[in-house]
Amino acid sequence: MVAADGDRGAGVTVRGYFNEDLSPAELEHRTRVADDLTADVRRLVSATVLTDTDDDSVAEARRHIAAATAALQRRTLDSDHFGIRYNSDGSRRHWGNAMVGRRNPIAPPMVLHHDAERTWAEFELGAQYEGPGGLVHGGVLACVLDQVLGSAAEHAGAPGMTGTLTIRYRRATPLGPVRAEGRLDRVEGIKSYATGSVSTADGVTVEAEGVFILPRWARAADGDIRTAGGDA
Ligand SMILES: CCCCC/C=C\C/C=C\C/C=C\C/C=C\CCCC(=O)SCCNC(=O)CCNC(=O)[C@H](O)C(C)(C)COP(=O)(O)OP(=O)(O)OC[C@H]1O[C@@H](n2cnc3c(N)ncnc32)[C@H](O)[C@@H]1OP(=O)(O)O
Repeated sequence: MVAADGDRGAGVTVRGYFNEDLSPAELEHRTRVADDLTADVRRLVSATVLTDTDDDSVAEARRHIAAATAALQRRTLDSDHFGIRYNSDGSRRHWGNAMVGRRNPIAPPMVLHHDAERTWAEFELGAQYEGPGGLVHGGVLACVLDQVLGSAAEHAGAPGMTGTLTIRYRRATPLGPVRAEGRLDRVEGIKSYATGSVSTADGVTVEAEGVFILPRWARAADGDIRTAGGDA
């Protein structure tokens, strides 16, 4: 369905799409390995922000980190990005994505759920997402909303690149558990309009609206894009 990196068919060239057929057993295995590894690295990132240990312990940790990095680099992907990897049945892996990537420790991660109306995720934004003291960084919240609105549009069958994202920060968002939610409001040709919010137990803290535009390279392959399968 989707060719190797660079070839989108119809003379369209785009980076980042790889056809990589995995058997169900291989996919399950790689999923478990990825989830365990990224969970460990997320704990490491959090510990790095919050440690108050002595210099010798930091030096010891750095030696271990250097060894771990070398072990992971024994073999690496052929490309400088994970990209979006497709099975021929249309299932996809966005494992490098900054917000949802299961191979990306930068991602909180957001685990997205969908129903007929909306897309949502409930997750934790901890110490590594701090902006003002004790509060979530506004750019991180924009990133969260970009993802949940974009995914809502995509899941509703009208995907696009973010053209314009408008954010209104109504109240500060304390570090900790949050819920992000988005919905597709309407579609006008190649433009999808989505709205959404971030909330905590105390209510909505941020609202957003976004315009997502099916880019030129994708318009040629419209049929493919609108029938793409689910995420793994
Ligand atoms: C199987 C493959 C699937 C591929 C699907 C394609 C895309 C899907 C991508 C992701 C979806 C997946 C999951 C969603 C998850 C996460 C969300 C995160 C998404 C991102 O993180 S994404 C990165 C940040 N994003 C960019 O990196 C965009 C850079 N930019 C461009 O790629 C172009 O700039 C583009 C495509 C925006 C427009 O380019 P273009 O050539 O298609 O535009 P063109 O001139 O033809 O205008 C056509 C009509 O859009 C209006 N228009 C143009 N630009 C506008 C704008 N900025 N705002 C509002 N309206 C705009 C015009 O006014 C005209 O409107 P009208 O027809 O009414 O006159």
